[in-house]
Parts: sequence; structure tokens; C-alpha cells
Amino acid sequence: MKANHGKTDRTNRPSIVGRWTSKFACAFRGLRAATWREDSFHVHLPAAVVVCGVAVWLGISKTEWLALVLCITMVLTAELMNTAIEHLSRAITQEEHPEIRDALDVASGAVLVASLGAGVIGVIILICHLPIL
Ligand SMILES: Nc1ncnc2c1ncn2[C@@H]1O[C@H](COP(=O)(O)OP(=O)(O)OP(=O)(O)O)[C@@H](O)[C@H]1O
Repeated sequence: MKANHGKTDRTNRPSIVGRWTSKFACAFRGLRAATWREDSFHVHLPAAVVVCGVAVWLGISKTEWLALVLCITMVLTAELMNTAIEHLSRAITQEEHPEIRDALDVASGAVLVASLGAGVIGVIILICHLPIL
């Protein structure tokens, strides 16, 4: 069932506040659904927390924080899009379909590319601050 995005029954005119509240509620519901149900988030979220903890411990610079936060955001966003495509594909059909296979594999490839890029940047940033160097 479609959300009414803050439309009031009396006037049937959407209130801006109601509409935006509804948009945020939908977005947070999506985040909750993805992070609770998807295994990948059970790996990516703790990994992000550990990386941030190590970054705090090593005292990385403001610019390095910008790169790190961008990398984490990039991976989580790719994972959310991948999850959305998985949901859509399940809704379209439970049957084997070559186009759905390609769509799912391309979406997984996007997560892989984002994760590899983030991994390389993360290692470059953190390794420079290791006390042994
Ligand atoms: N309907 C389908 N038709 C064809 N191939 C499919 C279909 N559903 C899944 N696949 C194939 O199976 C792979 C795994 O799909 P699935 O949706 O089970 O992902 P998953 O293992 O749950 O991934 P994740 O861990 O990212 O949630 C897909 O990448 C795709 O190659």
C-alpha cells in the first residue's frame, strides 16, 4: 500500500511538513529493513565502526577523515542499492531469469568495486599513521 505522504483527509492537500516527515520515515524504515535483514550489513557496519575506532586511535587528519567518511558512505550506499535491486528482483519473479541474474550480478559488482576502492584508500590512510612506521 502506498504511503499518503502527509496528505490530510479533510483538505486532501499535502502539507509540506507532513510530506517530508513521511519521506524521512520511509527512508529510515528502508535503512532499518536493510541493516537488520541483510547479512552484508552485519559485516560492513561493524567493519566501518572498527575502521573509525582505529582512525580515532591513530589520530588521522581532517582531510583523511573526509576521505574515510566518503569511502564508508560509498560502500554503504552501494550496498543499499544492491539490497533494493534484490528486493525488486524478488518482487518481479521467483523464476530464474537471465536479465535478473545480470542485474543482481552487476549490483553485486558495484558493491565489490566500492569496497575494493574503499579498502585501498583506508589502508593507505591508516598505514601511514601506524606507530611502527
Ligand atoms: N531470479 C533469478 N534469476 C537468475 N539468477 C538469479 C536469480 N536470483 C538470484 N540469482 C543469482 O543468484 C545470485 C545470488 O542472488 P541472491 O539474491 O540470493 O543474493 P544473496 O546471495 O542473497 O546476496 P547478498 O548476500 O548480497 O544478499 C545472484 O547474484 C544471481 O547471479
